Amino acid sequence: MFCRKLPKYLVTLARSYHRTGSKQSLQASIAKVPDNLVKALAGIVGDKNVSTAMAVREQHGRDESYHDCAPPEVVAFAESVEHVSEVLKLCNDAEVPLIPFGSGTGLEGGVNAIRGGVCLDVSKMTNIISVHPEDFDCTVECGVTRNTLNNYLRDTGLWFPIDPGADASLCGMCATSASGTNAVRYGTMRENVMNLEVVLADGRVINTAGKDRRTKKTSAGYNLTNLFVGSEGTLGIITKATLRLHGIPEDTISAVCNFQDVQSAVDTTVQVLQCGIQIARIEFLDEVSVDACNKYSKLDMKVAPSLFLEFTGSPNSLKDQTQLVGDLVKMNNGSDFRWASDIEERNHLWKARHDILYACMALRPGCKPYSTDVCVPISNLPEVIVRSKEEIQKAGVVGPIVGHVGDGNFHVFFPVDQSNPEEVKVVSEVARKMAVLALEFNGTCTGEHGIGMGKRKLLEQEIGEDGLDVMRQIKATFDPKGILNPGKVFF
Ligand SMILES: Cc1cc2c(cc1C)N(C[C@H](O)[C@H](O)[C@H](O)COP(=O)(O)OP(=O)(O)OC[C@H]1O[C@@H](n3cnc4c(N)ncnc43)[C@H](O)[C@@H]1O)c1[nH]c(=O)[nH]c(=O)c1N2
Ligand SMILES: CC(C)CC(=O)C(=O)O
Ligand SMILES: [Mn+2]
Repeated sequence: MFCRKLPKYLVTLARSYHRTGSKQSLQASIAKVPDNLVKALAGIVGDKNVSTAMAVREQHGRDESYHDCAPPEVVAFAESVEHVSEVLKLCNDAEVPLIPFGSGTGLEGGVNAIRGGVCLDVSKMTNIISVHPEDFDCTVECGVTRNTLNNYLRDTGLWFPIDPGADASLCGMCATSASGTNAVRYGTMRENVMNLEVVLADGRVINTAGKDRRTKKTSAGYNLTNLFVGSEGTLGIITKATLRLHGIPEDTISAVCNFQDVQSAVDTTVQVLQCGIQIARIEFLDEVSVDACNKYSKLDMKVAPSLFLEFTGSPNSLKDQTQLVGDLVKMNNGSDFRWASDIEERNHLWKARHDILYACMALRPGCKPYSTDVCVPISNLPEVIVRSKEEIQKAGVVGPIVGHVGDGNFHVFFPVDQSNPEEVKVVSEVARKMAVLALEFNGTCTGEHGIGMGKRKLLEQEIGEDGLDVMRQIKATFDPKGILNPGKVFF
């Protein structure tokens, strides 16, 4: 039944799974990390950097998603690439699962140790190695977070704009191919990573674009950099990233406006982009999200489908952009255009947008967030959002919608009561239908959060059997013993 040579813990796992086909059997067959391996880990990273305490394990066994906590058996903290390399060699030789941990803000259960093993926390690797303002790039260690980098860059007039809301580690952001509200202007992690230092499963250290290379373009061989972007800890551990920087815009204005229906808000977005306006941010919130935002972030927006917008540039270009967008809003019967030009007001608005997860959770205290993440070609977006909303209403569940609509990407956050299996089932089914709808409209089941545990079945539907086989072959090349974050991306 098991055609490839599998590591011991996977053979046990697969046998018990095929015997009973149940979730319990998967959990029962989690391999134990032997005591001597824990000692060997301490020998590499030092006693203070190894913990088997339940509180530490639980803290590392979950992210911000609804997935049940699955604690690793031991947590090791790396302080250098040498630590990472030695720990990987150890786990690879012992055929023990190893799960990289950045800052635990993921939304797809990427860090959950569903097959036990060692969690390697890289948050102590926080050196900003170099900044080249004249070349618009920098190189950071894996534990540096985006806020830390942007605070450090403040005096250079540059910034790293990719903004997933949470203060995630930059290499965790590489690992999930993160984006967020600024992607419409600056792209995602994929467009902003120039080189990565990666430790492979057997402990070898590679630089995906060659050591110390930091060019804007390259045609040198396969694009290894982008193979690791979005690999979710399943191909190697990213220990350094060379990133593109951008100039801080001269001037910024934000605005909010609302519409009679979802369709008009999304139509406006599509027209803004079709007119070639270089908008900095354009975010959609449906009336349920606006209501949640008002209550949680003390705003007083009209409870209606709305757009949050941001314009950047010189004073003249701001005038042109805002005038044109104002006209488009009017054409779509939008109203209540409210401008925020001073920094405090703008920050309050965008903080409210970024806190939307917590605002929506506050609608049903005690629930966990189940979030969808479909992305479709922009021209298909209005229909997909409208039909998704119909599915939510038909199912009778709470499902606020927010979207990075300029990218064709939107989320429904279902605050779900995990103790109610019927409710979890209903929500999962609506989420699945939405993803299938997006696939029918030439889209993807995940624009920015990744596959993790929750979207593994959908990946097959999206990529197809042969495509998935090629992905498995790549995985087997980089990680022949299957130790790296097993059970993520694929079953
Ligand atoms: C309130 C809020 C709002 C948002 C988001 C989260 C939250 C809490 N996110 C999701 C999240 O911030 C995003 O997935 C980050 O990129 C995860 O970075 P962490 O460092 O937290 O990785 P985390 O530790 O959660 O790990 C995520 C995955 O990457 C792997 N990994 C981590 N570090 C690694 C490394 N150095 N090498 C290899 N693998 C590694 C892990 O094994 C795991 O599979 C998001 N995202 C987004 O794209 N757009 C958005 O709008 C938002 N919004
Ligand atoms: C859906 C989320 C929980 C977070 C996110 O991606 C966002 O707020 O845009
Ligand atoms: Mn998002």
